Amino acid sequence: MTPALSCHGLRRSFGALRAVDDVDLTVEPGSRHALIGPNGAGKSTVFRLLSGRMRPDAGTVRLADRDVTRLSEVARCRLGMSQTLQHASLFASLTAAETVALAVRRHGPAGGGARIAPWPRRQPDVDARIAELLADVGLADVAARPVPALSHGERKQLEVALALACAPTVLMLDEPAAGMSPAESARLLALLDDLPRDVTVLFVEHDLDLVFDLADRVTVLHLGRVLHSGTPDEVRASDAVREAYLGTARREELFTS
Ligand SMILES: Nc1ncnc2c1ncn2[C@@H]1O[C@H](COP(=O)(O)OP(=O)(O)OP(=O)(O)O)[C@@H](O)[C@H]1O
Repeated sequence: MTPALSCHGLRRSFGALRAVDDVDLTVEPGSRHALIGPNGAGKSTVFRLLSGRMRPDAGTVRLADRDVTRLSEVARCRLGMSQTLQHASLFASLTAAETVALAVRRHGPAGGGARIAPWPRRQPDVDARIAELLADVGLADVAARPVPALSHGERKQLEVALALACAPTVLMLDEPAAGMSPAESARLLALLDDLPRDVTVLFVEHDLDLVFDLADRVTVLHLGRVLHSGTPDEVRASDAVREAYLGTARREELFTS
């Protein structure tokens, strides 16, 4: 089966530092694929290279069967790749619904940027799509609330709604649970778990409990290279992974679930 997203021989250096060193990654369609690794392992850099935010020094990125290595983030988004960022900026002057409205009008009610809806005329399909996205991410009840009045977790949910507005085939999330309370993190997990399987999810995450609850594939990066890629059980059982994270500490100190 053609992977939903893949890269081959990906490299990126910062001065003398090889932050990403010959990384191959295969993300199967419909999978919930986690990218993990100790601090400085190269996760965010791989994420940026895959999303088009940063150019690789070498290697290729493919979205389904298309080579997108030289395409911009916007072009990749039009082809079905969407992302939320660690530190997204939302408009403080808008409500949750108005924020989603901007994205829906940008991408069209069907997503993918095929139809740019005129602004500011109201369209029933646009309104329906806004309501659907807010409901999908669990924000229907706070649709009219200004962004600054949303909790940290609700803002993260709003970012997922924005990412879903372009009807992605691949949704990429950079540390979606960062700074969340356990309750917010559980809500996010349920939201991501409930996404239709025609949306493939690739996420970078430090919260290993969330990783092992959600992911069906896990790739571990260490010092810019792939240390291990496999099922959550394989990764849990790997001595190399444990040592990369904790030196010689015991496995049960790392994986609680
Ligand atoms: N723009 C940059 N300029 C210089 N060095 C960078 C840059 N971005 C990342 N690095 C370095 O590249 C290495 C990998 O960084 P990266 O942020 O990709 O790791 P990470 O696994 O996401 O780390 P963390 O879990 O701490 O966020 C680190 O040593 C980092 O300091």
